[in-house]
Amino acid sequence: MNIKEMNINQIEKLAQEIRTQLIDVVSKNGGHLAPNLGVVELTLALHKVFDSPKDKILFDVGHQSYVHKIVTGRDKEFSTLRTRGGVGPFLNPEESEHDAFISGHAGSGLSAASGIAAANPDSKVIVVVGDASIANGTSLEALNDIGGRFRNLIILLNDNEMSIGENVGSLSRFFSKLLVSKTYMNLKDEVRTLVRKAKIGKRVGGVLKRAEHSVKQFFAPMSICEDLGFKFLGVIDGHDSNELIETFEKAKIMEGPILIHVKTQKGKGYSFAEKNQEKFHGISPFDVQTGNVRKGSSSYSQIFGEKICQMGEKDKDIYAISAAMVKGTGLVNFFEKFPERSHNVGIAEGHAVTFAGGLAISGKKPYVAIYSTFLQRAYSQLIHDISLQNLPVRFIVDRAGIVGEDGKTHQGVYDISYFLSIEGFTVIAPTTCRELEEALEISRNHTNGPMAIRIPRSTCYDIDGDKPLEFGKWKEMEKGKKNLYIATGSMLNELMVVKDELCKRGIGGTIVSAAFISPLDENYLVDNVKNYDNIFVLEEAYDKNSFGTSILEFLNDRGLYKKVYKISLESAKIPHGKRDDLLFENGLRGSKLVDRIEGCINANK
Ligand SMILES: Cc1ncc(C[n+]2csc(CCOP(=O)(O)OP(=O)(O)O)c2C)c(N)n1
Ligand SMILES: CC(=O)[C@@H](O)[C@H](O)COP(=O)(O)O
Ligand SMILES: [Mg+2]
Repeated sequence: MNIKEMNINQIEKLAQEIRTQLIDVVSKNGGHLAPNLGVVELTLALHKVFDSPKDKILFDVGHQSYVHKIVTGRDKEFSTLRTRGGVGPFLNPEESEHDAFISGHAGSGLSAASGIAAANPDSKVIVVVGDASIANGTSLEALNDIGGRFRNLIILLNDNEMSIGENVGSLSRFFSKLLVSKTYMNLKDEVRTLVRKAKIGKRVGGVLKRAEHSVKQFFAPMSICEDLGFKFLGVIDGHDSNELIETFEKAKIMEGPILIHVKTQKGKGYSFAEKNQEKFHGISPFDVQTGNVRKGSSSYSQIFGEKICQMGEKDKDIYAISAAMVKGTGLVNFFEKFPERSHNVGIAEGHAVTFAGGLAISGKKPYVAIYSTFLQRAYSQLIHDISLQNLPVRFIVDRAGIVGEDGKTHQGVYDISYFLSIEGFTVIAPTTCRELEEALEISRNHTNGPMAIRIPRSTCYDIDGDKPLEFGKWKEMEKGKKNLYIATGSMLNELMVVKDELCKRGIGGTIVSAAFISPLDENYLVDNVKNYDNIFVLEEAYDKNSFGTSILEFLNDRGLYKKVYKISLESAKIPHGKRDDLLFENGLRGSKLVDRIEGCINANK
C-alpha cells in the first residue's frame, strides 16, 4: 500500500517492520544501523506528507537514507545493500529519481538543497541534517546564505545528540539548550494568547509583552534561529508519527526557510544499538541475538593508535587531532591517556589542518589523523597554511585506497595525487605494519616540512626478516631479471601473493618495496633501471599524478627512457562492494593483476 494512503496505525506498523528489516539486512551486510533506526518515523512522515520526487528530499551524509530507499522502490533489492551492484550506501541520483543529490560527505546537504530549491520554486525541498553535520563549515556557509531566503526550503535538524561518537563543540551545546524550547514555545504561545485575549489596557498589555520578551531572552537560542531568518518549529518528538506528520503538514503550507528541530534516538528499537550507539553507527556484519561482531586481526589504524600512544608517553610535544573520527582512526586510547594533547574538532577537516599548523608553528608535533576522502575537504589549507610555511605537521591518511562498501564517495583514491601536487610534502605508504611503526618513529623528529603517511583499510601484513625502513630508501625484496616491480603501500602484499604465478608465466622480476613515494629513491632508479626492459609501478590509488607518474617524469627528465607501466586505478569512481573484489576487478589483485601485467608486456612486444 502507498504510504500516502496509510493511516497512523498502519504507518506505525510499517515502522516496526522496517526496523526489523534494517536489523536483518545490516546484520548480514554491515552498514549504518543506528543512524537509520533513529529516523524511521521521521522518514515515513516525510514521505506521507511530501510528494517525492516532485518534492525533493535530501539527507546530509546520506548514511541515514536506508528507510527513504526502502519506501522509494528499493524495498525488494534492499537485501543487496552495500554489495557490488546492489543498493548503494548513500544517496545516488544514478540509483533513483528519489535521490535528489549525491551524498556521503558531511556538510553538502544544505548547499545542494538550497541550489535545488532555487531552481525548483514549485517544489518543496526538504533536507535532513544531523546535529554534528550542521556544525560543519560548509553547512554554516549555507545557513548564512539561506537565512531569510528560499521560501520552499525546509531544514530538518535530526538531533540525536551524537556524532559517530560523542558530539563536540559549542554548537552542539547550543542545540542541547534548544531542547528547552518546547517549554518556550508553550510559554510563548500562552503569553501571546493572553495578550490577544486580554483586550485590556495598554499598560497591562505592555507588561505582558515585556514578559514575553524576557521569556524570549531566557530561551535566547531559539530566538536566534528566528533572528537568522528561519521560521522555527520544534522541538518535535522524532518517534511520534502523529506529531511529525502534523508538523510537516504545517511546514508544507508555511513560507520558508523553515528549521524543524526533531529529537531522535540513535539506534531506536534495537537494545544493543541504543546502548552502544557509536559501535552501531557503522558496523560490520553482526549477530542479531548478541550484537557481537566477529573479531578480526589488527588493522593499520589500530597499529597507528598503539604506536602513537607509546610515542606520546615519551614525547610530550606530540598532539593528536581528529575530525570526528576518533575511533575509526585508532585514537581512542591516546584521547583517554592524554586529553590535554588530544583535539577532536568535529566534522571540520579544514579547521583540523590549520589548527595543527598553529600547533606546529609553536614547536609542537601534531598528528592529524583523517580519512583520505575527507582530507580532500582541506586541500586549500594543506597548501595555504601548511605547505607555504613548510610546517612539520604529520598527516595520518587513513582509509587510503579502496575502502569497499562505502563506495565512490569514500574511496581514498586521490590522496597521492593531491599530496604530490603540493610542494614540500614527504609522502610515505608503509608496505607492512612494521614499516608503519618505523615511519611513525621517523616522523617524530622530522622537522623538515609536512609529512603524510597513508594507510589502507585492511588488516595488517608483515614480512619476516624485512630490513628496517630508512628515510627516502627503497628495499629490494626479490632479485630477478627483465622486469622491475616497484610496489608501494598495500600493493607490496598483493604483488608478493602473485609473484610465483608471475614467475610461472615467465614474467617474474625484481620486487622493490617502496614505502617512500616522495622523495623518490632517485639513486636506486638511476643505478638500476638500465638493467630492466619493463618497469611496473604498483599503487592502490588513482592513476593521475600518481606515484607511477612521478617515476615516469623523473626518468624522462634524466633521459632514462624505459617503458613504465602504471599499475594503478584507471578510474577514481569506484563503486561499492567488498574491497578485495574491487581490487580484483580493477586489476590490482590475484589473477587479474597477473593478467594485467602480462597484458602490458604482450602489448609491447
Ligand atoms: C566531511 C566528512 N567528514 C567526516 C565524515 C564521517 N562521518 C559520517 S557520519 C558522521 C557523524 C554525523 O553525525 P550527525 O550529523 O549528527 O548524524 P548522525 O549519525 O548522528 O545521524 C561523520 C563524522 C563524513 N561523512 N564527511
Ligand atoms: C558515513 C561515514 O562517512 C562514516 O560513518 C564512514 O562510513 C565510516 O567508515 P569506516 O567504517 O571505515 O570507519
Ligand atoms: Mg547526530
